[in-house]
Amino acid sequence: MPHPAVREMETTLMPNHLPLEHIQLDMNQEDYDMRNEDLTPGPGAFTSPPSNCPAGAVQHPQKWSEDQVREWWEKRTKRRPNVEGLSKGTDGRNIMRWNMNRFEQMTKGDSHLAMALYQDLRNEVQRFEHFRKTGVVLKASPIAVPEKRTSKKENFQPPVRREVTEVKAATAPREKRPAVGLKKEPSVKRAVPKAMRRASSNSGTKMTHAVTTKSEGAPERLACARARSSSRPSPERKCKSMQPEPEPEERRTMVMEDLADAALHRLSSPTKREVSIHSARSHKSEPERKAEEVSRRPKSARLKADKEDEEETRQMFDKRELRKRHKDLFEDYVQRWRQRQPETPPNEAEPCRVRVYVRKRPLFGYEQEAEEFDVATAKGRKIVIHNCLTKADLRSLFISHMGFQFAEVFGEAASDEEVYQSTACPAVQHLLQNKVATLFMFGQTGSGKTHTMGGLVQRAAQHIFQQEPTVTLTAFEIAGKVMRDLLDHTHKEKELKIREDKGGNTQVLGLHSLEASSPEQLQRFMTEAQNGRATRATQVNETSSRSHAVFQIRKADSTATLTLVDCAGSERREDTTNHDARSRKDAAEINSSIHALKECFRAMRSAKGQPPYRESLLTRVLSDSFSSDEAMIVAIGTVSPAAKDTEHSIGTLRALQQLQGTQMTLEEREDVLKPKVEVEKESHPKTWSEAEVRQWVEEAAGGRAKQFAASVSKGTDGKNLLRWPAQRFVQLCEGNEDLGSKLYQELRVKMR
Ligand SMILES: Nc1ncnc2c1ncn2[C@@H]1O[C@H](COP(=O)(O)OP(=O)(O)OP(=O)(O)O)[C@@H](O)[C@H]1O
Repeated sequence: MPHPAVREMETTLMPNHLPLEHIQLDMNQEDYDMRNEDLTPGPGAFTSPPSNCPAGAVQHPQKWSEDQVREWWEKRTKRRPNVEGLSKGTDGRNIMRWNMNRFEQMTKGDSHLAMALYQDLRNEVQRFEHFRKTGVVLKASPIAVPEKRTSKKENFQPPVRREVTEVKAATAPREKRPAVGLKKEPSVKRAVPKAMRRASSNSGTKMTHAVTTKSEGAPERLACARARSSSRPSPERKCKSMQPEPEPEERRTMVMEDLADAALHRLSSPTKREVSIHSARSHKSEPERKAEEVSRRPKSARLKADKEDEEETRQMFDKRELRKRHKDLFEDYVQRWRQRQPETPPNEAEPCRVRVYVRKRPLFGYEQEAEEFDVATAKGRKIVIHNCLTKADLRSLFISHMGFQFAEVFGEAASDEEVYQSTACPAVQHLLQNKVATLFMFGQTGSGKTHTMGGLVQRAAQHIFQQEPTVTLTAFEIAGKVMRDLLDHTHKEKELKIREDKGGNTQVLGLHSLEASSPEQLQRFMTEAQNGRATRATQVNETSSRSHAVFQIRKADSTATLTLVDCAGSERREDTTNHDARSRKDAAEINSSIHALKECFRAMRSAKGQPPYRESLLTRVLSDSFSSDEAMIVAIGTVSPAAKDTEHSIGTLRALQQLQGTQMTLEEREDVLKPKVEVEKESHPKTWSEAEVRQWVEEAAGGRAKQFAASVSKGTDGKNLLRWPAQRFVQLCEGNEDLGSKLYQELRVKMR
């Protein structure tokens, strides 16, 4: 058991760590002592640095070298078989930018350990900050990992932060702890959103925010916090749930995660002034320094510090989580927006070479169970995505309604037949007129590309054989830089080569072709080919297609071809966090070929210059579709209506818009107002009448003073009562000091 002073100090300065009886040390005592020996020479929990202790004895983790990071990592993860070693070049700057996902990845999904490592690193920062501000070297705390439990959902317990807060309220010194980015440091405050914007736009990663919150430390608030903590089971909210949920009024926020180096550095590095103060201080004794520090504060701040007990907490949020959190409110606003829209018949789409359609899939039952809601409104030729967001303060909500217009938009209720009649049917007619037609399926993984393609193929086959007795089918897939035949079952792994002839036409060499003489046969061949595609489970779809599939249906004795392209599901980087390097490489290649496709479409529309089809394998094999003036191109984008997929859906619709060369038709921002919670206002004791004073005495101290209510002298109202010293209450309670001082204290609490 550590010395009580250690406990007190650690609880005060490392608020996010667990009570010691709840933890399982990851270091043995020897390691632990060794780690601290240079910092804590004596047996005491904390001490001033020895005279020979260099100023940099406690280093900010951001300044750690690669070796120091590795040493920290190895010590912290010793005897953890799942944990990966650090990759070369990971220094303090890198590791400080890791978010929780990265830690989880390195610990192979052990979220408890990941959280503990993440937090431990932050504790190191606080340790450094404390050293910088006070010159006192704190003992490094051992890593705190909650014991693993059998069922995450049932048994998960967030770190017991409320208990920490409680100890702090009783024992913490009143000195203000350094408040990162709060009022005192306006420059830092300004730097944060800017840095956050830069970081998130550079990385394209999900927005993960660390929020610094401030809350009053009054005892009744602490009681509320304890009550909240006991009633909140939230196993899925990982990092967020590790912290207490602050009352909205108490929250002051700043975005800390995803900061650029400069901003992180600014947040944690001493300014020149601080350095000079620190060096002056280091020659003074502890009491001298404290007295000087107090005297330097303005009077108002000193008074405030006496009244307030401040606490800072950090919470992790991400966009998807925040959407779920305010689901009811957002859903209500989206519903109202839909009702406000006038019923106007859709105008006809102008005929053009590239026709772009969108299909919205239904929201699945499992998504509804996971608190997802529908954020896509499809009507006529328009689709609107309701992007539900939170402002930078993470309290105010708003919805950005983003509208896009296409040749036609199919809602969740649209049948495969309706989709076929508008999209694939004109392409099949084009083929039957001896021309080239290409149909692309675009969209996020799991949004329904393969599902829609299935329905179209079935109907297209019936349609073609109404006029043609036989057709030939070739099918291949493009996975990264490799092409494979989907119909050659004997040489499945054989890589196909492509050749460009003198006329610039691209040919796939050695491609197997099958002749089909009935719709059923054609469909069977296509199903077999489809089944041979490379698939891999992604976070979104269990059997996500990881390749672009190209099916070419050729009329006998003709070059007329109908090409169907089922593009691999596009994935954003955050969906690939749980994947291995191979999966991430796949995703990068898929996205780059989709980008090349977009560029070709853009070039076709601008009518100047050659489409840059050489940029990817997919565009090279489809060069006929881009070069022929008579070729028809149909693109169908599929979108998921789930709120969690908002960014994907917007991305798909933006890409489709680029294909047809149009702009967004609507961008409307609507503030979402939270319903005001009626707080019953208690009257201040100074306004109490005599009767109210007596009533209070009856009820105070849990009713223990009830019998003395009648002894309150006549004419005693609230104003008089407030002037009573503690001794007067003892007197009222007939000498019962305990009860008297309890009444005195309770009255003070009421005054606040
Ligand atoms: N319009 C729809 N109606 C009913 N179910 C649908 C619809 N669209 C998709 N689904 C279902 O959603 C699931 C995922 O669809 P699908 O496999 O077609 O996605 P995908 O976009 O092809 O994914 P990937 O690119 O990863 O292969 C399937 O179970 C499919 O049946």
